[in-house]
Amino acid sequence: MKDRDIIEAVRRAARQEQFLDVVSREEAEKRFRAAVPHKPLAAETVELAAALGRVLAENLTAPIDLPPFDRSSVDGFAVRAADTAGASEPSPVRLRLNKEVLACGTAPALTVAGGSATAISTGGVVPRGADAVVMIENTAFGEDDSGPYVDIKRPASPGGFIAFAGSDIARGETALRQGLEITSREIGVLAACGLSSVSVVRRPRVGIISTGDELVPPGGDLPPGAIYDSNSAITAAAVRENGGEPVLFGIIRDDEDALATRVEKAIAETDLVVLSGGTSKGAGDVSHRILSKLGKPGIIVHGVALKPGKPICLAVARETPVIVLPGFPTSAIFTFHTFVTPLIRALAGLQPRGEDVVDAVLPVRAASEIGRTEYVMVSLGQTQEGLVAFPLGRGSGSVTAFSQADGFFSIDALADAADAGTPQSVHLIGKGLHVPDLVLAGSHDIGLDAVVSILARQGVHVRTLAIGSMGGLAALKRGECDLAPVHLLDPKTGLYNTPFLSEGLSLVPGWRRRQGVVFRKGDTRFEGKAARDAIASVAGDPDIILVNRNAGSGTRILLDGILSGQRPAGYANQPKSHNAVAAAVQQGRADWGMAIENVARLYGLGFLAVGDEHYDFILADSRRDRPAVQAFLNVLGSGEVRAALHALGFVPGDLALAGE
Ligand SMILES: Nc1nc2c(c(=O)[nH]1)N[C@H]1C(S)=C(S)[C@@H](COP(=O)(O)OP(=O)(O)OC[C@H]3O[C@@H](n4cnc5c(N)ncnc54)[C@H](O)[C@@H]3O)O[C@H]1N2
Ligand code: MOO
Repeated sequence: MKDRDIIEAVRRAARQEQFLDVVSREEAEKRFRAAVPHKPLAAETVELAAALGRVLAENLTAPIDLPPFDRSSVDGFAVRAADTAGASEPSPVRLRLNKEVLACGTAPALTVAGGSATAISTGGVVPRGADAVVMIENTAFGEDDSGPYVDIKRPASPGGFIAFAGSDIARGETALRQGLEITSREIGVLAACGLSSVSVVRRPRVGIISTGDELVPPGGDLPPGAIYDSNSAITAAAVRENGGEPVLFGIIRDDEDALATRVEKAIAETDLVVLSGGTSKGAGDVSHRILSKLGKPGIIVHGVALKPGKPICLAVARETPVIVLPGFPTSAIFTFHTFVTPLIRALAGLQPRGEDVVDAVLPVRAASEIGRTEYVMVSLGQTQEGLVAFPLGRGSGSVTAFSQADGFFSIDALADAADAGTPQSVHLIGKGLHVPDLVLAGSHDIGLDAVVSILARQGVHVRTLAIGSMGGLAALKRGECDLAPVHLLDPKTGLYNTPFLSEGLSLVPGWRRRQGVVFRKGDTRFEGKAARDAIASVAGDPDIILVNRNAGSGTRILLDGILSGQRPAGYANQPKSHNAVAAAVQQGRADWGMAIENVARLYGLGFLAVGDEHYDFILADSRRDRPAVQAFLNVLGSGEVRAALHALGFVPGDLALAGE
């Protein structure tokens, strides 16, 4: 790029634009519903084999009786009930057998006259004259001079073992109601009624477009600064989940003309169009710009007082709704479910999605931005007093928040926080509430994934909450989890974890993780040196940039100890994980940092060992006897876990040794 172009790009990026006209969620829904009819699309006929998951367009009136005739429901003999009165094992009633056998599909020719019976199979047509069937087990067959007979050893009552015509569904009755989602059960009814095709609501075709110069489709290479397009995939799946048919129109660069052309094509080919990205204030945010040019009535709402989701844009181009979701994945899914799901379901003829709400206590304070209704994703846990809802604390940019959350609660637009200890109504996401058998809250580690996978195989449902060592310890003391995975270094004693134990808490040894200096391989300022020497030689150089760790983390305490008061360049950059440190060094945003060895290996970085960090578990003694806790302790001591930890470069602790 020429200097002139660069300056122009900077100018464009720095320009303030005011186009968001933020309204409440209720107002946005009202305007959108007024502009876009939320009603089922026209019907179409599909073959029975293609009807699964579709929605019935009309009530189904049974064209025939089911069963179509009076049918025997057992193998036995069709009789007149009155003939069998008083029959018993010691004195059976003898009936002469008619000369026919009513197998399934055989039309009866003979009448069952008084004193006679006809052999009949399950599913056979009950013959004229008969009013009951006697099970074969309650009879004895025989022959005498007059021919074959049957001795009836138990009296039959009228109607016994007969399914009368139309007793299942009567001709003319409504067998299935319009709007029903067709499952295997409904397919069974349709087939039993003899129908080979069915009238269903046409599936709304939903055009999906992702916008952004940085997007790469999954499967492609990821150049620096790029990210994979997750919104197209999430949106397509959510469209399907709600009865629509996704039509992917790919990724479009931040270019107004290219985007307008693609949106026009999508409008022509689909019932509604969902874009994501480029709806906010940035220079590259072009999605909303084209909407006003696509036809009337244009933009209905741009900006809703929601978090996540503020920059959502709802528009109608000629008759087609066009929705621009914010680019951030959590914002995109949230706004999709708020505004797009109800429309797709209505077009597909489905009922609005049912909402399950449970009460749970918020264990920690959750801050909120005044002016927007904030939705907080939570993970649920069980205490003796009831459910607790831990905020997941991931921003709108997170892709995992929505998949890991059990539900969400909302904080009013006028509040700046929801306080610790307050009850909240949690709206469940997904199907039902599954309270985990075991909750581990604290510091996360990939070794823990190995333990959890083995437990999962044993059918133990484990929830891990990455809330940091201190957060885990606090949650444990409040009775909100079973164990807290921690790596807390006490600066006074130089000991890990044990100094943090108190009454009612015990230490379960976990494993050791080698910590050290990470740097790009080949960097001679570090390569081949001892860690402490390397740190001493680079710490005062303003051109050699450190990526530090967050205060309170064990790694930070270790590094501060070595630095003894020095503040190298980059000291204020304090991400919260080993991975973030490794990524900053690998990508050249920093030159060195402290991380664990296996993370250094994962990122192809050089590593100078400093010491071993103890990653242990603090257990609430009151929970030790719970079966899931026992299962955890057993797995932790197993050879399989030891092998997995070794493979990851960790050294298992004492309990693991004792468990072998
Ligand atoms: N100065 C301001 N900046 C921002 C504001 C604001 O009010 N003032 N609003 C913020 C909010 S809130 C949101 S939400 C985001 C949404 O912005 P856009 O809709 O314009 O989205 P982009 O800028 O295009 O992207 C944001 C983010 O999401 C990533 N992204 C985009 N598309 C995808 C995709 N298909 N798959 C995965 N990830 C995607 C993109 O790379 C960005 O990281 O704006 C805030 N900014
Ligand atoms: O609306 Mo944005 O979604 O708050 O992050």
